[in-house]
Amino acid sequence: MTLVELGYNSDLEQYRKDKKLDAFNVGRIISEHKDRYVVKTDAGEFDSELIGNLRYTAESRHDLPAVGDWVAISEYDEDKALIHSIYPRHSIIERKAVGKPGQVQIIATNIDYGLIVQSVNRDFNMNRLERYLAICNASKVKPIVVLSKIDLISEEELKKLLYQINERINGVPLIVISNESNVGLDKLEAVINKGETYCLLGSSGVGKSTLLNKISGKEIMDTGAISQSIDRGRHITSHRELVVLANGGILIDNPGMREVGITDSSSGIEITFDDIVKLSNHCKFKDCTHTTEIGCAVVEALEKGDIDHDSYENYLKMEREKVHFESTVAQRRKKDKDFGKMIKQFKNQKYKGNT
Ligand SMILES: Nc1nc2c(ncn2[C@@H]2O[C@H](COP(=O)(O)OP(=O)(O)OP(=O)(O)O)[C@@H](O)[C@H]2O)c(=O)[nH]1
Ligand SMILES: [Zn+2]
Repeated sequence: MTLVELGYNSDLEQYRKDKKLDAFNVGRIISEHKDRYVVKTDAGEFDSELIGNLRYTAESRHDLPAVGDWVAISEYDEDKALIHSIYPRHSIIERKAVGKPGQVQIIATNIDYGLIVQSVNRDFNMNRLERYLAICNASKVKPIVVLSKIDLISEEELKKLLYQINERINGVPLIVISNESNVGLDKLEAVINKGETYCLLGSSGVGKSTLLNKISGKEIMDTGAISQSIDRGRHITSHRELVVLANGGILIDNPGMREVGITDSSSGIEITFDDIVKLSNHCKFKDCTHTTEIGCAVVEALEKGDIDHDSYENYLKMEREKVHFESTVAQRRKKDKDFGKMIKQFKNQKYKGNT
């Protein structure tokens, strides 16, 4: 496989020249398991790890490699390599790290399109869909909504659902599919372009791995056998994996996510709720929270029925989450800094004590 087939482009080549990385090989991380990464190059795949220096100086998850990254590597054995640096990323999809306050988890990098998969039966949840849209929009990744398992509901039910979605979301491509009857798979394949990278996003059991198997024509990902009692499938995908499809598209599978916490530091929420944001320009107060203020254009529109009530609630919830996350990050940074100062003082004292 050539680097171009993996998505390599002239910007990356320019960076390689500018940074004088000629002594290293270049490759893309196609899977990740704990601290080990499989890096694919034009000379094959390498089981790789990060050089110690980078590992110990990493200040956040952003300084560590992730699936989708382009990296400079040196081979030290037939199929083993060390990762020396990470090339600049054109996009990063991330969410709030579960159980680690103020920290992010990178889902994948250098993604062009996010394929947000929700199954039409149990998993479907409008608020969660908006959440994924906000994550894509914050990452500068173009979203495509994929409704899966349509074989499990009637045409009437599907129509109702599509109507409901159109009420809340517009301007986002939507494709309905079934891995069971193969309906819509051709439409999905048609939107997948050669050389561009797509990332599957969604809860566990919505059919992401089955879909990847179908459109790649290979049994790459194990899929869980359906459990009779809960109809959710076993949790199977345990790490991220990148594959190149027959049509040249590059697809990254992901373990299902139970929580999709917002870390938005840019305008992901604003882009997702652009109707609310446009209205907010007409609020009387600049710092309007769109809840109880007099002269709030958002609340006025809400009362008139011009904006969807659930969407409004979801917007406020995500905004609150974003503010809370930002303050947790600030607190964590301060703690880290204080800890650093303490260590420094301790070292100084020890030094003085020795003289
Ligand atoms: N009826 C029906 N079942 C499906 C469809 N697609 C997948 N399934 C079943 O749903 C279950 C879960 O599918 P997976 O592909 O493993 O789901 P996943 O999203 O990859 O799940 P994780 O790997 O846990 O993130 C499996 O038993 C599949 O056979 C579909 O279109 N229709
Ligand atoms: Zn307002």
